[in-house]
Amino acid sequence: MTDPTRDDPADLVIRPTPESDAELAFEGALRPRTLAEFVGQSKVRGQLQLLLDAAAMQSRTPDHILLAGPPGLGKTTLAMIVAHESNRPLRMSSGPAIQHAGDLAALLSSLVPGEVLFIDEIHRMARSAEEMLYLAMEDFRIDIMVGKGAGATSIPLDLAPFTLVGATTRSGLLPNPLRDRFGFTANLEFYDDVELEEVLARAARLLALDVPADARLEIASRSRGTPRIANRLLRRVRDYAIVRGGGAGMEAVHAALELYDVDPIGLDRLDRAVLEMIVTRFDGGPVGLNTLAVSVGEEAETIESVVEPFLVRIGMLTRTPRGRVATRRAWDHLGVRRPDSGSLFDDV
Ligand SMILES: Nc1ncnc2c1ncn2[C@@H]1O[C@H](COP(=O)(O)OP(=O)(O)OP(=O)(O)O)[C@@H](O)[C@H]1O
Ligand SMILES: [Mg+2]
Repeated sequence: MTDPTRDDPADLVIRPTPESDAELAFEGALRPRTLAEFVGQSKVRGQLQLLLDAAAMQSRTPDHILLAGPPGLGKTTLAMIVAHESNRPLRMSSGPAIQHAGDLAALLSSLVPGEVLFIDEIHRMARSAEEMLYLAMEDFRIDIMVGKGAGATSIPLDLAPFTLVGATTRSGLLPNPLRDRFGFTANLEFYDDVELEEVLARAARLLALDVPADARLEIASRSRGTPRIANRLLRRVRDYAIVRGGGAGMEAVHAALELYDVDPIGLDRLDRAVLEMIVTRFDGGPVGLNTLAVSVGEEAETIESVVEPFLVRIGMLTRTPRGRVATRRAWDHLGVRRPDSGSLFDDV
């Protein structure tokens, strides 16, 4: 049996990101392995625990699980924990790697009984594969089409029972029939500062780095509610402490975060670019997503799934049917005066 906790199985498809191998290895090293080690999301943890316990008591494979939420909140980590906690092997794939029904058929037919199949970015799977997945999830069976035209026949193929864990940053893009076939959907929320401080305390301990509580809290409050960002900022603070000496205290935190353009409330360069564009070029909005994306030189999908959820959550941006609007808080944060004569935006 394969080790369910392995971090880089051969078929793990990692989406291209600007992160280096070292960053990915660092991320892997800090991943909690058990539900008890997983910080925050107490509701989701309780729900998952019950689902796994019930399956274990009945000696059956756990129901399919959908993990939804912005990047870096712990979806991949939870998928690994599900396999680890239920002592099952884990197979990792991703939507972009499944571009034909045949890709999925090959994957499904090679699963061993009880295996956990993780499909990251499941909203990016090919439509033909999605349809095959419906039957596979429901009946552990697929129909394989052989031949073309009038002579085409479908051959049913029984599969080993498995648990599908899907992850998505865009649950709205999943077709309803697919969404409905998951026994449980976990919507991951942004973390509060106290939870992120705990994530950082754990990471600092694993890195044997002495970071005082006030410095941890400062990093936490500038991490956009996201454990991945908290860990990454900690790494920059550690770099700073190593190079400059003087420890990883408040001073190192301030200096390192300033160097990397993390502003006092944790907004990064792209967050600020989006807000500045709406405020200065579009008079506060409303502006359509695509226009906004082109103006800041980013993909619309990145703006929508990476930038906006946090700006909405902290009340700096609203999404209206006519487009995105910067709120009063955003103007204030950027230090730009709003035109006050009969302003259209007074009530946002
Ligand atoms: N609840 C948590 N407690 C402790 N660490 C966490 C938690 N959630 C995430 N992390 C840390 O944050 C990092 C990113 O988490 P993960 O890769 O699971 O995010 P993700 O939701 O899969 O992101 P993406 O959508 O980009 O794939 C992990 O390396 C892990 O160390
Ligand atoms: Mg992930």
